[in-house]
Amino acid sequence: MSTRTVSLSSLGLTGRGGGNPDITGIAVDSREVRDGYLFAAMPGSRVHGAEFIQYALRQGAVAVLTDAEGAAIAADLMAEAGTTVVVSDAPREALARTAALWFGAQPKTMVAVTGTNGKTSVSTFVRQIWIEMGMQAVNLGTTGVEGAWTAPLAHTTPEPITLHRALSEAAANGITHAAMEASSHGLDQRRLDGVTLKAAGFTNFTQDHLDYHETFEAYFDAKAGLFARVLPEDGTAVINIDDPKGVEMAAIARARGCEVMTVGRDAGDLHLAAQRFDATGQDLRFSYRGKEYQKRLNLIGGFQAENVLLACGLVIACGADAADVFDTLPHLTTVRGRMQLAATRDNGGAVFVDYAHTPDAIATALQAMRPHVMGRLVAIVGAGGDRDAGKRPLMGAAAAQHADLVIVTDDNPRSEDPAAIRAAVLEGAPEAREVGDRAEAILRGVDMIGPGDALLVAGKGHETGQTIGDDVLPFDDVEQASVAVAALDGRLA
Ligand SMILES: CC(=O)N[C@H]1[C@@H](OP(=O)(O)OP(=O)(O)OC[C@H]2O[C@@H](n3ccc(=O)[nH]c3=O)[C@H](O)[C@@H]2O)O[C@H](CO)[C@@H](O)[C@@H]1O[C@H](C)C(=O)N[C@@H](C)C(=O)N[C@H](CCC(=O)O)C(=O)O
Ligand SMILES: Nc1ncnc2c1ncn2[C@@H]1O[C@H](COP(=O)(O)OP(=O)(O)OP(=O)(O)O)[C@@H](O)[C@H]1O
Ligand SMILES: N[C@H](CCC[C@H](N)C(=O)O)C(=O)O
Ligand SMILES: [Mg+2]
Repeated sequence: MSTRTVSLSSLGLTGRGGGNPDITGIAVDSREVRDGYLFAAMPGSRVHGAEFIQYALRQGAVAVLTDAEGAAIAADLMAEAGTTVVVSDAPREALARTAALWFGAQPKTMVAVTGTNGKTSVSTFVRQIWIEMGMQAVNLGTTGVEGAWTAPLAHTTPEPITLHRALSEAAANGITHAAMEASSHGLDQRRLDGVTLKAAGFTNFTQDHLDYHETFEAYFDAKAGLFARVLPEDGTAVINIDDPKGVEMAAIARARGCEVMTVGRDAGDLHLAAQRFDATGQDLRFSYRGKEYQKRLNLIGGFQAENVLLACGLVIACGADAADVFDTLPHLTTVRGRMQLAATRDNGGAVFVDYAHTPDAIATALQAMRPHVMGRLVAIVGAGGDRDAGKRPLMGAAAAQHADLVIVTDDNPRSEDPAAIRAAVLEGAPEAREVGDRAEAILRGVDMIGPGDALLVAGKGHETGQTIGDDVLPFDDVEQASVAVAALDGRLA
């Protein structure tokens, strides 16, 4: 716990009426406020944080950062306590900038990646490339902080206080390079507006999170914020232009004077010309600004080449020599839970675990497996509770279209009725089998695969729990796949 004290004004904040108290910390949740803290009372999706100002004051808050609505909610309380009130019409942005100033250091070279799918993969590859090139690097996102320094994270893009605490601790531990994920929630809530970026990447844009954003336009606008606002004008946008939305993102970045590097199969500064697949990976032929390269990639799935080239683009945009960057490709390894070979049956049938949890990701993952698989493709899919309900039948349909056999099972039903979620997925995959219990579904799926076949267990990737109601039961797809293979092949002791 920091014992540092800093005046409110040195955090770039001006109190109403000129108050300038010394601040000993910042918190966005009243329960985390301590003596001398600045409490950031943010407008919430359920309740206004200002409703908790009385608790924050009781905990010792001396200043409150909020919007006009928040200031009105607790005006009397704050006047009575002599609290310094900072009113902002962009309170989340103000919080992000305050957190950046409070925590100070961040790794010198930072990039962020947005897009519906591929953020974790690209930021992990960026980190792997940097480490191969001798840098002290981390990636931050869905899988926590990973690389030369590690820490758990509860969110893909954590709120600013958690984010800047992690960045300053990483910097203090010698980390000079960081690649982070910019989730649409994170961008919408300005969580990364205090981060200084050298480059920003865009993977693709398809359906997810409509429960939160409501419309595709709002979802797009949230993602576009990375290029319209967060990336500085002297930064570089690295964009997948095979996606029509990438073309729009590039235009947004260019209009602000940012440099744009395009990546694509049809065209692009970094142009993927050809891929040849085999059982353990692929050989790539690509060009960068007119020069041709051929490299081995020990990764399954055509889309991983797109992710890897986007990662290369980001590293080059930060100043690395292109040829040195491309030399690292044969050393890149599977991202945990992304097209990960989890187990192989004695008969040769392979079990892959992948984090595909959107219609597009399921289609992409299954299509990506085809060239590596001689026989049948079996898919296990399920959709999460308390998340975008519209994607459920589409996830079922994507599985039905691209796999030979489909099993529909549970994937974090959370507060919802698991059978109702499965029914929605089954609307898109009427021929599929329904096996609610995920361990049993995996056992049945593994039982179905013979020589040359493959099973894709989609949806949970690196996750280690199954959330049912408020309980998180230990569950790991990779582990369950191994157990199922061992049981069916008689390898259990
Ligand atoms: C929907 C959403 O994004 N919610 C975020 C939002 O909370 P909220 O607006 O719903 O908060 P609220 O419950 O209405 O409360 C309002 C305010 O009161 C405060 N409060 C609340 C209770 C209390 O006792 N005291 C107190 O001070 C809260 O801290 C909050 O600031 O602001 C909070 C503080 O900044 C975030 O922690 C919270 O993230 C929640 C935990 C969350 O689960 N977010 C998920 C959906 C998310 O962000 N996911 C993306 C991943 C997306 C992907 O899959 O790509 C992510 O980046 O992780
Ligand atoms: N470039 C891509 N195009 C389409 N699908 C992809 C791509 N990259 C990854 N995927 C699919 O999306 C899944 C999730 O990948 P990844 O975790 O990298 O995405 P993400 O954007 O970080 O997801 P989240 O929103 O959960 O943070 C993968 O398991 C794979 O099935
Ligand atoms: N970041 C995503 C992960 C979904 C993973 C899937 N297993 C699920 O629970 O739906 C989300 O929270 O929507
Ligand atoms: Mg992610």
